[in-house]
This record gives sequence, structure tokens and C-alpha cells, in this order.
Amino acid sequence: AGVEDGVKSSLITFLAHLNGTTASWVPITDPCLNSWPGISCDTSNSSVTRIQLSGFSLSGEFDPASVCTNPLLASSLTIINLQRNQISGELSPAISNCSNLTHFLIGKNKFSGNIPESITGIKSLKKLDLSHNDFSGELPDFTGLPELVMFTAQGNHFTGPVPRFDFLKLQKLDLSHNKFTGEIPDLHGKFDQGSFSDNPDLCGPPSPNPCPSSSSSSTVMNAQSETSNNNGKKSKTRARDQILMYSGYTIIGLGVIGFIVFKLCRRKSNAGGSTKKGDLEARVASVDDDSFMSKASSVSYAKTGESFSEISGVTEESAMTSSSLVLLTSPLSGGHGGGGGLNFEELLKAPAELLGRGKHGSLYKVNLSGGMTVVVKRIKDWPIQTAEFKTRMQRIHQASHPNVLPALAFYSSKHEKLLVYGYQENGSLFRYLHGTKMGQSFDWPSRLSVASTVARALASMHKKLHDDGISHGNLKSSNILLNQSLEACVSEYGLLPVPADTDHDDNQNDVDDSSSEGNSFSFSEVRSKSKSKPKKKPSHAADAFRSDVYGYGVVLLEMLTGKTVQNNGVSLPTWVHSVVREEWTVEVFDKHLISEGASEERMVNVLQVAIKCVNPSAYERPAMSQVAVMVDAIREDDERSSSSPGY
Ligand SMILES: Nc1ncnc2c1ncn2[C@@H]1O[C@H](COP(=O)(O)OP(=O)(O)OP(=O)(O)O)[C@@H](O)[C@H]1O
Repeated sequence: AGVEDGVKSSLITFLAHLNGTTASWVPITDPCLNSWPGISCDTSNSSVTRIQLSGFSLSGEFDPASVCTNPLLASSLTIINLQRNQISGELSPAISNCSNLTHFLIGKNKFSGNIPESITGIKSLKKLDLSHNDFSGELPDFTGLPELVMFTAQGNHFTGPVPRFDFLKLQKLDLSHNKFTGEIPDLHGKFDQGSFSDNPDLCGPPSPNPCPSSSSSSTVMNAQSETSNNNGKKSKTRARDQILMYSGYTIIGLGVIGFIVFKLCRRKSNAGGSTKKGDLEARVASVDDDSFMSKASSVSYAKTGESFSEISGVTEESAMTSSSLVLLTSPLSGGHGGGGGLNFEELLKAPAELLGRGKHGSLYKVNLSGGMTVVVKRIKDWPIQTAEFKTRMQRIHQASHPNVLPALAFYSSKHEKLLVYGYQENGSLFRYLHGTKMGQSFDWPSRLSVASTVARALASMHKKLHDDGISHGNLKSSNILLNQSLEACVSEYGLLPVPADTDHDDNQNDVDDSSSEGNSFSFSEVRSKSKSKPKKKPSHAADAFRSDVYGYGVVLLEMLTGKTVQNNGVSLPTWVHSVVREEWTVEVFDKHLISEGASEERMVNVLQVAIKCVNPSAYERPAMSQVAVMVDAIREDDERSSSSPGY
């Protein structure tokens, strides 16, 4: 059974009022069975539960009567999200007929007039977003809403006193940029000045304006004393007043200086940490800072002036023979300013510095005598036979893709594997996203381009290496480098000791699980799977490819949110899931993308792809080839619309 006809026509009328154009909202189709855009349903009883039309370019007026007076719809609807449109007009009191709403989100529109008192009759309301509209007048008393956890009304023209809330329950409050007046009520220490900023007539903590009550009473007292006293006493009183006034100024001045010093100290010790530790976002953000700090410090042990041999401890003896360096690519095999090409001795003598010590080995930057700079990845005790390692490297080399960084040479002994790659001076995607102030310049088209380039490169490698079962194995933003033309290039393909061959499963515990930067998901996933349900080679290979898809999903999440993956506390996929489930979708996105005006619709599309990729069930994740098609389509769409005149 489908959705009732009356419900369908209510929805269609509602959309028509908003001048919405979507070809699929038509009576002959079904909102649930045919997945009308923006509609979510409870399929068990064919009822419409959510209307989510955020960023759908809607205008016109929102008539709650259209949806809230249909009894079926009014009782099943829990979420109305119309954020980021151009909807104008007043908010009708009929909204309260949608009495089961938990989320009513109409921020970033052009609503005007007062907020109807009736809104406080929606007892189930948890999140109310009225921000960035033209609302005015006084707000009603919200203490009767026992579930309310978020109230945002910034950027309007509200007047009158700060409304009352159950402050103990409320987690997020923003009344900034309005015209509220009077004293801020007792907030139980939960909200800071930011929640009230730019309301010049508000006073009392946490706002910086002291309330006039004390000074006005002293004025009254002064006036009384002045009238009751004779002239001689008058001048004494004035002098005392002046002393009082100046000492008042001194106290305020000292307070301001103290506050600035306090802020500066905090900034130093907590490089930008969030203050609202209570909510999930703040927890993730604060851990992000920590992980970024640990990443930054991990680079500090880089030394210069020493040779690769000295710094790494790799010696010619350990190498046994200098001919054991297998050259894969021509620049190293001669003619590139280096005379007779690279040999092992030369590599050992060349000046080097340590770039990082990841969980899969150390990475050195080496300046070769011919002027070429390479990086050498050193993996110790990778339990793989030299012959197999050689075949593996050669298969990866043959598969090759312009956006997969090729190994230039490799070396293998029993305990030591070295891989030589070209040094990419533009650094990694991780650095672009999370390096200080770099996220700002890494705009949406660049992020989409990286996303589609990486997806295509991986899809191609997966296809070519399918029968060999060689996946990337450790995909993360620090392994996506930007080459000279700032194109994304996937590095370290296939370097993980993949447990594809059952012989190697026993050795999995040898590998350290802690990561110096980026995420550890793809690896830990492969490993936990190999532990929990041992499978034959084809299943392992399939798992490994699906782990790359997971890693790719996490990279997409990093690009969308601007947040790093962290390990203790809340993981990025978990956080994103919870935010999306709680209908704060817009809040997951990197604020740089929002302020740049990136299309929210396409960010949501990418988010949907990312969520598919990080599906906890590996078998429900799409294949990399499907992911590449989806991401490419979004990128093309974005390019089309940004080149169209109306953009
Ligand atoms: N070819 C390269 N050119 C320039 N920088 C590189 C190159 N390869 C890696 N890097 C950067 O060097 C740093 C250290 O790399 P390393 O591989 O040791 O770290 P990791 O990726 O966190 O560890 P792992 O790959 O072992 O999990 C990272 O910031 C990485 O982006």
C-alpha cells in the first residue's frame, strides 16, 4: 500500500506554495515507493516522516496549513527542514498542528513577522532553527518545551527580554545578532558570550556589559545625598563619587587586561580548541587539534646533513649486494643528470632526513647526487618472500595509472624492504585540509576534483589488479599527494602486508596499529576481518578492496567536514552518522565550504556517497568503479552549474 492520496495532494500543494519545481512530486507516483526527493518515510506503514528540502532554491510562502492540517501527515511528520532557501512571509500559527515535530528548521530564509506563541505547543520539539531570517518581535517562553536541546535565532531582529528556557536541558543556544534587551538570565554556566553577542542592550554575565541596576541605584543614592546635604558636603560627595568612578574604571580596565591575557594564554596552550566541550562536535574538534599537534610534532625529528645510511641504519652489509636495488623507472636507471643511474651505495651515502614514522615503516627524504630528490619508505619485517614481493611490485608497476605515484625502485631483503618514490613537494591532501589556514584555500571545486581523480585512479587499479588481489591497503589523506600540477596522486599503493595469502595471517600481529597521522581504518578493518572470520584468498582480496572503499569514504568525509580522523573518543564516520541522523546535516560541512558558497545539494550528494562507502557492512559498500561513476557525475554537475550564467 502506498501513501494516501490526501497526503500526496497536501505535499504537492505545500510545494506549489513554495514555487518548488520537482518533476517527481506528481500524484501518479508515490512519495515513499518512488522516493520523492526530500521526502523520507516509515515504510512499515507508508507514512511520511520527514520533509527535508534544505537548499532546494524554494521561494514563495510556507503554508503550514497545507501539511499540518492533514491529520495523517500532521501526526506522522517529525522533521521539517527548509533551511537555506528564499522563503518569505510570516510563520503561521498553524505550524502547531504538526504536533509531533522534533525538528523545525527554517534558518537562512526570508521569513518575517513574529514567532507565533502556538509554537510552544509542539511539546516534542527538540531542535528549532529560526536563524538568519527577518523575524522580529518578542519570543515566547520556551520553558514548556521539555525536549528542546537546540535553539538558534541569530541574525534576526528579535526584541524584548531573552526568552526563558529549560537551560539545564538546552545544549545549543544562539541569540546573537539581534536586539534583545535587559539582563541575561541565569544560564547555569552553560553558554558563553558568543550565544548573545551583538545585542547591544543586553547586560549581565556572560555579556561584557554590566547591568545598570547597581550603577542606577548608586545614582539614586547620589542624587538623594546631593539634595539632602548642604553645599559644603556637596563637594566632598562629588570627590568621593569621582574616586569611586575612577576606581570603577580601574577595576574594569584591569578586568579587560586580565581577560585578554587569559585568552592569549589559552590560545597558546590550546591552539584553537573548542570551548563547548559538552557536545559531540566540540569533542571531535578538540581531538582534531590534538591529532594535528601530534602530527606536527612528528615531523620535528627530521634531521639534515646525515646520510640515508646513518639516519636509517640501513647498511651495505644488511643490503648484502649493491645490485639488489631493482630499478623500475628510467629516471633512476641513468641519464637523468645522475650519470650511471642509482645504485644502492649511492642511495646509502646520499644526504637524508626523516619525514615520518608511520605505522607501516619510516619515510626518508633523500637528495640524490644528480639533483633528484626521492623518498624512501622503509618497511621492516614485512612477512613476504622476496620473490613474491618482487612480483607484487612489478604487477603494481605494470598496472600503473597517471594518478598513482609509481615506485621508482625497490629493494628487498629478509628483514628489510625499501621503496623509492619521487618526492612531491606539494605535500599531501592531509596537509591541504588540516594544515594551518590551508583548508581555507582548498576550495570546493579542488576538493571535488581530488575526490573524482582518486576514485578513478583506485577504480582503475582495482580492476587491473583484481585477479592479483592487490588493493591499496592503507588509503588515507596523508597517502594522497599533490603533484606539480596540483593533481591528486595516490602514493604507497599495495604497501600493506595484506593478509591475502593465508601464510601471512599469523604475522599480522607484528604490525603496529597506531598511526602517526590520518586514519587507521582501512588497515584495522582488514585485520579485524581476517581475525574474526578467516576466509579463503578470494574473500580476503574482496575484503581488501572493500577496505579501500572504506578508506576512500573517510577521505571524502575529511574533505566535506574539514575534520581529521581521530582515534580516541568519537571517530569521524561515527560523528558524521550521528550528526546526519540528528538532522544537523549542514553542521557537518566544513565552514570554509559553506562560506565559499559551495552547493549544499552537491555536498549532500557527496556525503551520501561517503556514507555508503563507510557502511560498517563491507558487503554493502559499493565497488570503487561505482563510487567513481557517482563522484564523477557530481563533479560534472558542479562544473556545469558553476559555468552556467545564473550561478
Ligand atoms: N612521495 C612523497 N613526497 C612528499 N611527501 C611524502 C611522500 N610520501 C609521503 N609523504 C609525506 O611524508 C609524511 C610521512 O609519511 P609516512 O608514509 O611515514 O606517514 P603515514 O602515511 O602517516 O604513515 P603510513 O603510510 O606508514 O601509515 C606524510 O606527511 C606524507 O604525506
